[in-house]
Amino acid sequence: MIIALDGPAASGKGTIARRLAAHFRLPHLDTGLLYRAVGAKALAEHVNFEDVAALERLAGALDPAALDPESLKAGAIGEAASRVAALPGVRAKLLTVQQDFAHQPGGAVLDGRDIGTVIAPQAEVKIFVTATPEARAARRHAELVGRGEAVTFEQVLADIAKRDERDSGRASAPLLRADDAEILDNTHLGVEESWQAALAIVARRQGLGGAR
Ligand SMILES: Nc1ncnc2c1ncn2[C@@H]1O[C@H](COP(=O)(O)OP(=O)(O)O)[C@@H](O)[C@H]1O
Ligand SMILES: Nc1ccn([C@@H]2O[C@H](COP(=O)(O)OP(=O)(O)O)[C@@H](O)[C@H]2O)c(=O)n1
Repeated sequence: MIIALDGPAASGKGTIARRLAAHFRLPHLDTGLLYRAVGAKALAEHVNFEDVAALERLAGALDPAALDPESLKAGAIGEAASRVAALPGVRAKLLTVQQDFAHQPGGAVLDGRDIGTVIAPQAEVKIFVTATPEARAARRHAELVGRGEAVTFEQVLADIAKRDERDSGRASAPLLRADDAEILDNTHLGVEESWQAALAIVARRQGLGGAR
């Protein structure tokens, strides 16, 4: 069974993905980490974000087995990730590793922006996780403050709005709900309720004979 979760920043898709993976004993890939790793490398090596060829080289040289989620979750890296993710050449370099992960025997859980539309259009379960920008900003703000970052709610909200616009507006694999994805709007749901709602969607899809 392939479970595809897509949605905007801080909607809680990663939280659900991790729990679904543990519940169904499936491997999980947070695909945002791949773009974050390219963005982080570009920042660290002072690569000009207009230098498309250099960014594509960084994406091509990425070792997906050597990602450090803890450091990659820093606020500034999300913005850099979204910039490099708009480049078709960067996306192309990261395509195979994601498709191979999705199609491993037994299935997988992947979360990102284009899993249900581009990486695994044939996924048996597709969930589009979303919430209002304010709810998402509150979550991300709490997360970043918890990491020790000095950032205001307004800054996080502005960053999320900018990223939403860039991720949805780009020509290459934009953030889009697949036609056959179920929407999970968890604006008014806590982590536990959001998880239960996701589980109910999977059960429904399995009942429809979609999940193997
Ligand atoms: N339904 C929810 N209600 C409140 N906080 C949530 C909810 N889902 C996730 N969170 C918290 O919001 C933050 C972002 O969640 P995460 O799963 O990383 O989002 P995404 O993967 O979509 O960026 C985390 O700190 C997480 O614990
Ligand atoms: N499948 C994916 C995953 C992430 N991304 C990009 O990578 C950025 C960081 O993704 P992420 O999932 O780690 O971000 P958050 O939702 O956790 O804030 C996003 O803003 C997207 O621009 C993408 O384009 N395609």
